[in-house]
Amino acid sequence: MKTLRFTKMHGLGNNYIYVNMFQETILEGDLASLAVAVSNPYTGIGSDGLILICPSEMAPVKMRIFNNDGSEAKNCGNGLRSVAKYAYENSIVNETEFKIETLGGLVTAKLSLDEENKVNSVTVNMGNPILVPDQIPVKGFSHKDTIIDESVSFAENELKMTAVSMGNPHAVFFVDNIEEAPLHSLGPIIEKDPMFPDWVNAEFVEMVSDKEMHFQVWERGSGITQACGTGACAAAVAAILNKKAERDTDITVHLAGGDLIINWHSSGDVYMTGPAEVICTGEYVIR
Ligand SMILES: N[C@@H](CCC[C@H](N)C(=O)O)C(=O)O
Repeated sequence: MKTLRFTKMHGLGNNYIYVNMFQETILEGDLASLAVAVSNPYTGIGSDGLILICPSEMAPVKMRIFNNDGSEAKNCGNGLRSVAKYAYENSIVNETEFKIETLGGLVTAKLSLDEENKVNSVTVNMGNPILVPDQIPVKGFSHKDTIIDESVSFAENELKMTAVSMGNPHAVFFVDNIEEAPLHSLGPIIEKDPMFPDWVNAEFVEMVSDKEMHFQVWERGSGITQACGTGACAAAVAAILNKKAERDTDITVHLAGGDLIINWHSSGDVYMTGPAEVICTGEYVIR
């Protein structure tokens, strides 16, 4: 019987099965089906996907993220905070500030420790948002530099969209009342609209003030989740682009699973601060 040691962790309820690839081996061709299998709440462990904590040639550690449909994404904000906590608490790194490689590039994580030397919060410099339509990517806007408050239609619903990539693509829609956001009805339709060649993460945002917002997400490849770190970064960037918030200012994003603090510095970098938690560890039986 072949088994795989895992740690289940979450960042504000956005939960993944983490596998330490410094110790475990999984064939590349098995990764997508393994992500689907471990994520299944009935026959697997139950999660939003699978995250691999891997050796890197450019940094002390590399993150690979697979959604629960088996698709691989280039970035995951909640995953980065969890990988940072895991790497420190399992002595993969000994520093409290270090780089993490992602398919979207290098990011820097800075840890806050409690009195027992456990990581209670992580700030990640997520780098510059990508705003160029062809690079997000979004079709039909090649003639523009950015997509800010543009009229779009999904299933005959007219919406105003701001599009941002944080290494992965996000479509942000501001609403007057988050309780009435069409997350269930339009989330899956927006995700796979032909306008988005790589599909998209869809976020609905209600501004509370210029420093606070409510947020709901339909994640590409995973559906509704409790939180999305890259989505919270994209939402804060979108709020600033729409002049609803300001740079160099902490913005509190209220997600279903709790709060993240996002700050888009005038240097261009977006900073995300929030917690990460271990749920359990175990051995998964591979069939
Ligand atoms: N939950 C994540 C994002 C995970 C990847 C995303 N679903 C995608 O396919 O781009 C986060 O915290 O950022």
